[in-house]
Amino acid sequence: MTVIPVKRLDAAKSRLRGAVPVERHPELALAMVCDTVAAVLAATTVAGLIVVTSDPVVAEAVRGLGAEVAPDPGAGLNAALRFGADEVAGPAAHRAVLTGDLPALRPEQLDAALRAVHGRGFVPDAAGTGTVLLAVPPAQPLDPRFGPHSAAAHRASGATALTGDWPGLRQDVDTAADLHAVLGLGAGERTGALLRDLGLSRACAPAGCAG
Ligand SMILES: Nc1nc2c(ncn2[C@@H]2O[C@H](COP(=O)(O)OP(=O)(O)OP(=O)(O)O)[C@@H](O)[C@H]2O)c(=O)[nH]1
Ligand SMILES: C=C(OP(=O)(O)O)C(=O)O
Repeated sequence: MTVIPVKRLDAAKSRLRGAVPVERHPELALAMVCDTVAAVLAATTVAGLIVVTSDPVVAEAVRGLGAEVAPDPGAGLNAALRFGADEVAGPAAHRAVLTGDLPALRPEQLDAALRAVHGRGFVPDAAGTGTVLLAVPPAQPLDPRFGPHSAAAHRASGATALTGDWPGLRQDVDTAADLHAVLGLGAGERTGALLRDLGLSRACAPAGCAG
């Protein structure tokens, strides 16, 4: 079972503000979530996806893609992840949590990463300091340490870093520079369409974008 936490759209991706016109910012945050969700649900190793969110627009969109929705406990990112993984999915399952800002994610890269996990493992982000995925086997608590310097925190908590060649998985989007990197990798369908609509993405023709 997989879990993705998603903040309310009106507060989402604050470091990315200014990359697109202010009135399109929530649309960009939602497009990135939907591309991440669609890629996760297309992965053959994924049995299901729980999105933990209190945002009704996010909830409706991800239900439409086939995800389940669980309410955000309202105590921050790691509490949302513990709730989704340890209580909603439950400790009997293999669980993997991912951030919701991976618009260049390819299902086959997620499959490869999930097959490479043995025990409690994590995938550092492209910068090497953050975390894009944390997975645990049955009966083990998730014990998430997301936030600033989470790669070091996950390593210190005993999780194994997975370092495969999965550029779409590793490329989270926190800043305008990250968005540019996503265009180089091939943005997902919804993020690619929005950026083309804004004239930001002539490099990403429909056929070149991940579906
Ligand atoms: N459910 C839930 N998800 C969260 C919360 N905080 C962050 N997230 C999600 O966790 C993932 C990684 O978060 P960040 O990269 O820090 O994203 P963000 O908080 O929207 O970005 P900034 O405002 O720039 O810090 C994204 O999918 C966020 O939507 C929270 O309190 N609850
Ligand atoms: C929450 C995290 O994401 P970011 O650093 O992208 O905010 C993290 O990497 O743990």
